[in-house]
Amino acid sequence: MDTHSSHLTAPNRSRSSQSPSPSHSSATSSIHKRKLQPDDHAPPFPPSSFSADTRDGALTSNDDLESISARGGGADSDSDDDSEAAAAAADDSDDDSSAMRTFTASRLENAAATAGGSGRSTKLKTENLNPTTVKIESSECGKDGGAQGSGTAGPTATVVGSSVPGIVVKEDASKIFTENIQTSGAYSAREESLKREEEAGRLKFVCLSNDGIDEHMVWLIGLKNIFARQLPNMPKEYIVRLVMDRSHKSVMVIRRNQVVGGITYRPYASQKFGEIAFCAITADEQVKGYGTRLMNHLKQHARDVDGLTHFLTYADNNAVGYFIKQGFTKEIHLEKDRWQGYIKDYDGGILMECKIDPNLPYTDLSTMIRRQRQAIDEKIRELSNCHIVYTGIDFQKKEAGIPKKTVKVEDIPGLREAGWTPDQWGHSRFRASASTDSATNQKHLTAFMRALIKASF
Ligand SMILES: CC(=O)SCCNC(=O)CCNC(=O)[C@H](O)C(C)(C)COP(=O)(O)OP(=O)(O)OC[C@H]1O[C@@H](n2cnc3c(N)ncnc32)[C@H](O)[C@@H]1OP(=O)(O)O
Repeated sequence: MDTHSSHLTAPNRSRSSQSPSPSHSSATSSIHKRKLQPDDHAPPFPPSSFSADTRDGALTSNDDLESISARGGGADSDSDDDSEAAAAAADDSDDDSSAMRTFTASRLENAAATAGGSGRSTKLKTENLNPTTVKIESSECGKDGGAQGSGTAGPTATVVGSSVPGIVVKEDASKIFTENIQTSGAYSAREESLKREEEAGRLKFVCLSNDGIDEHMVWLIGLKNIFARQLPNMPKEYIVRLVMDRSHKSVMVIRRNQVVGGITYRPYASQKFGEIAFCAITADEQVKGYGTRLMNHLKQHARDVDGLTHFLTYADNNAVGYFIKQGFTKEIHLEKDRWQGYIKDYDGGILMECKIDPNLPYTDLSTMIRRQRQAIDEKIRELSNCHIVYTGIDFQKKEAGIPKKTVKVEDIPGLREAGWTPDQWGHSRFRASASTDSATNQKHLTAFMRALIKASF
């Protein structure tokens, strides 16, 4: 169980600087936000080492991050957050005794039965004293991180999907997202537009972890800041630790060299599942399809590179709708022994699962959908001529409302071609009633419509 000990601890600190989601305002309501679960259990390591671990880890991370931010030229408008996080971590030392590191019950039991509290404490402390160089993290990455290259070398960044690097000066977002909505449906339209942006090099999706490369570190800090704003009930120290933890990976959306959002997850290669720790898109770019495309890139990468078959996450109550649209379910089908004791519990969240399809072209779903539409359309054309559009009927009326000329039903263009014949049951019945007075006519019409409704059920 030692391999899972890099879930790091942070004090449960609420934060007031919260950016509301433009169209899902409730998504940022703190009432429904998931929080690190208060630990009712005894901590798995002594409070003293726990305190040192929390403070040192946060400070180390933030010290590193600040210097990186400075070198990186302030790619992130939220760079204040880093120093704030570091200061907060120091200020929060009083809270350390109440800091929460939550494990599932079975995880606690397993830990006690195998490694014992002190073993975990030592390991956690070691990891956090120097999270960027501890070997055990790398070897763990080799074990659980799947195809990460060698265990000791830092994980390398992967450009996910097909994208060409490049910088765009100006773009018309509304055009991108709406131009082909008529022909392909909203989902496909957004996916296709974003795919085109990727192909043009204006947008890219990368998957990387803490590898010490300046540009990657700047992006990770940008992502950390987005998480801190969008997940206000998550302690910032906890966010920075997981984002910077080398057993976690982050798939990010990068536009004009700026992070738009991302997903941080931990692949458990031996268990073939991944745990999504954080997922967020920056406030003014939400509900434009980035979240969906991000998830599609994540699934493709997790399947093809990490060898995963499932994802699990504790979704915020308010984000459940988003996760459902990404194929997550509240029913957990994954066998418990594959995940129990591995993932972290959160308050106010719902455990959700997503099975990764072994064959779906996740980053090119829109092409697949377009081809399927095309195939169905061709089949319909084979079986019917409903695609033929006839010229309209001349219904010019005189002043009294009487048509200039009576149009016989059988003369309506296309009706016979569609298979209609005058002796058809519905037509004959209605014609029979049409010759009587208006009250009877109405009665017959009502009866006819009732019969129609009945027949359609
Ligand atoms: C494990 C966790 O981290 S849980 C916390 C999740 N993160 C948050 O709640 C932070 C705030 N929210 C966000 O950052 C973003 O809104 C995300 C990540 C939830 C979604 O990203 P977006 O780019 O907005 O998603 P995208 O535009 O692809 O929308 C996909 C669909 O989900 C819907 N959707 C997006 N957010 C939500 C939500 N919070 N609740 C319900 N539905 C949502 C969209 O309306 C869209 O529906 P449609 O396809 O029928 O039009």
